[in-house]
Order: sequence, then C-alpha cells, then structure tokens
Amino acid sequence: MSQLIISEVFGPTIQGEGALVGKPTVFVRSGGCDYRCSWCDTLYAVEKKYKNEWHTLSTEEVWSQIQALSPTPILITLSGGNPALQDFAKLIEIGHKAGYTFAMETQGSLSKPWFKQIDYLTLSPKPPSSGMETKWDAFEKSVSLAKSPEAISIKLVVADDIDFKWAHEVQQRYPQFDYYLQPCNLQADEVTLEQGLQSTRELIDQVVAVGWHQATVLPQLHNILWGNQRGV
Ligand SMILES: C[S@@+](CC[C@H](N)C(=O)[O-])C[C@H]1O[C@@H](n2cnc3c(N)ncnc32)[C@H](O)[C@@H]1O
Ligand SMILES: Nc1nc2[nH]cc(C(=O)O)c2c(=O)[nH]1
Ligand code: SF4
Ligand SMILES: [Mg+2]
Repeated sequence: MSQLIISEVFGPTIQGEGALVGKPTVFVRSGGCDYRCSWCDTLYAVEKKYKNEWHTLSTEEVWSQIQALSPTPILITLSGGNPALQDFAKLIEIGHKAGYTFAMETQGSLSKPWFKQIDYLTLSPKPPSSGMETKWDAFEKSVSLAKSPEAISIKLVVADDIDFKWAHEVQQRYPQFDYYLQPCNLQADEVTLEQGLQSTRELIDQVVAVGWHQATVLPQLHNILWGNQRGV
C-alpha cells in the first residue's frame, strides 16, 4: 500500500470552514506543501523544519487511526499542507467501502486522478496577500478532475481590499461555483474572538457594498470556539 506523509489525524470535531461548516468530521492532515502562504495557520504541516514531527504511514495505518477515532462512518476531511502531494486513492477506496465520505481542502496548484473519488472538493486558490501566485491552468485541471462540478466549492481567504477585489474577479471568471469567503486570521497564534468577529463583519460589509449576493461569508468557526488550537 502507498505510504503517506501525515502531520496529524484528529477528531471527530466539526468542519469549521466553508461549505460543510458544522459537519462532524475526522481530519487527516498531510505533511508538506508546495506553497508557503505568508499567513498560513498550519505551518507545522508546511515547513521542513517540522518534518521530524511528521509520520510516514501506510494507508492501512491511517485507516486504523481513523477507525479508532470514529468506528462509525463519518466525513473524513483531507487537509494539510497540500494533500494533493500524497496518494490518497487507496484510503478513499477503503473508506467508501466502509460507508465513510471524503472532503478535501487543497489550493488547486496540483491535481491527481484520485480527485474524482472525493465527494466534496474545496479548492482554495490563494489571494495576493498570501504572496503566492495562482496558476489558473493548474486550477482548471483540478476542476476538470473533480467528480462533478457540484462536488466543488471555492473557499477564498480575504485579508485586505486587494484580496477582496481579486476574490470578486475570480467569481466573475468562474461563476459556476459556490463561493465561501473567510477572513484571514492574521495573528495565527492568538486570534482574539473580537478580531475574528470584526474581520467577518468587515467582509460582510464589502460583499454587500458590491452586491455580491451569491457569496457566503463565514468566520473560521473552530477558531471562534477554541482559538487557533491544534487537534480541533
Ligand atoms: C491550512 S490550508 C490546508 C489545505 C490547502 N493547503 C489549502 O490551502 O487549501 C486549509 C485552509 O485554511 C485556510 N487558511 C490558512 N491560513 C489561514 C489564515 N491565517 N486565516 C484564514 N484561513 C486560513 C487556507 O486558505 C485553506 O482554505
Ligand atoms: N475544525 C477545523 N476545521 C477546519 N477546516 C479546515 C481546517 C484545516 O486546517 O484545514 C480545519 C481545522 O483544522 N479544524
Ligand atoms: S497552501 Fe495551504 S497549507 Fe500550504 S502554505 Fe498555503 S494555507 Fe498553508
Ligand atoms: Mg486550519
């Protein structure tokens, strides 16, 4: 079976972001990323200096950990780092046979044939404030490999006005998808509740001001509930 580089497996908790917010889920977080966003809130799954904390596990071992956390079928969310660097095909096959469903969070920079096995694919291309540049041909390849257009949702982080303008342009370029906007948590280690709420209110004001009425604006619910802690 394929080997997977895993930062952590945790849950059940709730999905705190995007289209499936509030849904009970187990997270499988892979180690390693082809990006390095300026405000990434999971650097321990990105930067090489944390490599010694990651585990090389067989698909079977990851599956055992999931089953220990949730013996009954649940939504499994693959995140990272960039989970598209790994080969999750076998894990998804085993999980589906046992009645589990799969969501994945990825930035859309890399795609794999096994994307078509994912039930809920969240693509999260990165805005200018991240310091990353989106290659739209790679994003479109990820789109084309999804199970169906309906399986895709787009989650965009907005840190400032330039990001907001960019996000609105992305929506106008790809109007066929549902868009979830989330404020950037700039103080990744100690976001205060009030900052999280204020940035969400500001994002709502921006959406309303431009008449982007199809957008969904959500704070990171897990951050509001627990702060920027690991394992929730
Ligand atoms: C940590 S990433 C891992 C998956 C994948 N690399 C990606 O970026 O989509 C999961 C989600 O968290 C978002 N995110 C990361 N840092 C954030 C921050 N400081 N504030 C708000 N959202 C953040 C990302 O944009 C992405 O949608
Ligand atoms: N509860 C919870 N929801 C999340 N949604 C996306 C997460 C991530 O870090 O990928 C995340 C996470 O780490 N925890
Ligand atoms: S792409 Fe995702 S995991 Fe990678 S650095 Fe950016 S936010 Fe972090
Ligand atoms: Mg996170």
